[in-house]
Amino acid sequence: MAEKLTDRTVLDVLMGAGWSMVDGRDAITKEFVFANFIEAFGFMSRAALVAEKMGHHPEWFNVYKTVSVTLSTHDVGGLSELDVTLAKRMDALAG
Ligand SMILES: C[C@H](O)[C@H](O)[C@H]1CNC2=NC(N)=NC(=O)C2=N1
Repeated sequence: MAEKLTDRTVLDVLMGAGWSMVDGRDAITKEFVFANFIEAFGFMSRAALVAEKMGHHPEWFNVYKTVSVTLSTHDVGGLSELDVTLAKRMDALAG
C-alpha cells in the first residue's frame, strides 16, 4: 500500500506548478483551463487512461473548458506519492 506523505512534502514538490491544499482536507487541487471544451475533454480522456493504468483515480469536475482536479489517496486517508505522480503526469498532459 502507498505510504502517507505530509502535506508539506507534497506542497514543496507541487506548489510551484499551481497545486494547492483543499481547505480542511489532506488533498491537493488545481484548476486546468483549456482553449475550449474539446481540449478540456481530450485532457480528461488522456488523464483517465493514465489514472486507470496507475490504479489511482482523480476526483474532477468539468464545466466547458475548465477541469477542476482534486487528488488524494483514499487508501491512506491523505496524500501519497501516487498523488504527486498523477499530478505531474496531468501537468505534462495539459502542456
Ligand atoms: C483496489 C484499487 O486499486 C484501489 O481501491 C485504488 C483505486 N483508485 C484509487 N484512487 C485514489 N485516488 N485513491 C485510492 O486510494 C485508490 N485506490
